[in-house]
Amino acid sequence: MPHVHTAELMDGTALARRVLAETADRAATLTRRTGVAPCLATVLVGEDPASVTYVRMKRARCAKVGITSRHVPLPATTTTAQLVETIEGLSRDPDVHGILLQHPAGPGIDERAAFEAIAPEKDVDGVTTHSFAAMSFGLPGFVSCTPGGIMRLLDAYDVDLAGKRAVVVGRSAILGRPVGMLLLARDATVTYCHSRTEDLSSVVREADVLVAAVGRPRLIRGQDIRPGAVVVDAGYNAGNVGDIDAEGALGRASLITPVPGGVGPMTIAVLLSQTVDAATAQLGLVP
Ligand SMILES: Nc1nc2c(c(=O)[nH]1)N[C@@H](CN(C=O)c1ccc(C(=O)N[C@@H](CCC(=O)O)C(=O)O)cc1)CN2
Repeated sequence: MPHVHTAELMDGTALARRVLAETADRAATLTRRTGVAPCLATVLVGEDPASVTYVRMKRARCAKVGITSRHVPLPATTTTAQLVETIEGLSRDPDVHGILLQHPAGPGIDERAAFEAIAPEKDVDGVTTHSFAAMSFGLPGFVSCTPGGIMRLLDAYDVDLAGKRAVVVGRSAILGRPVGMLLLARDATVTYCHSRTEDLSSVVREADVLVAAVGRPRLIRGQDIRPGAVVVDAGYNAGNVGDIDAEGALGRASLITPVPGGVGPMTIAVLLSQTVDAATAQLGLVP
């Protein structure tokens, strides 16, 4: 019988469970030593159903690990100026240690201006240019949560990145761009693909490490995966379908993140872990 190769799955659910358990321990120690629990402010503009679900998931997990969450729901009619003012207020509030502005913030909002209103020491979602610069230079700081989760998954599965060809499909501010920078900081040779890329398939076929971060269901065909490649599917699409044709990719990749259960759970685990880091620093304790 011919041997049918099947990629090993990178189990984000299991790794996230471990990160969250360690986060809960650190939150408990901090609360015992200072009398203050870490606090994450969640800012949600409008009522986009997916965003409502993600924020609910984040707050539920906060409660599980001993992080207080302060929810700030804003109407869809909120202006950029009002949103910036709200975030500046949270940045000044000593009771808030981390700030999350759920993306997308909605049509008509200058999301970059809103992200920049987050104080760098509270940027636990890793969305400010301050954090981006740290990620780009491999300096300590907060990482964007999905990119940070991807790097932790690659490390957990001992993926050697130095000298490898990494192809990132997508260039969004919170996902594609920063993950490319984190891969570059680890000495991968990084190529970004985007909507203007010509002959996407041929670039994808070069990838030793492929990160799909576009948000278009099954954009990447299995036949374009290089045999033995490490494949990270970071696409969030309705119905829990990734950006990669998983069935086709399974027969070619060496390692692959499933959807669901891959990158998604790590996003929230990194957010909460960084919230405890931020609280620890702001409460004057050494991590
Ligand atoms: N400010 C931010 N906005 C957004 C981010 C972000 O990191 N910061 N990421 C995405 C969405 N997102 C969190 O906000 C997110 C998406 C998916 C998951 C997840 O755990 N998915 C599960 C499946 C969930 C289900 O069963 O419905 C999985 O993949 O296993 C977590 C977080 C956009 N906005």
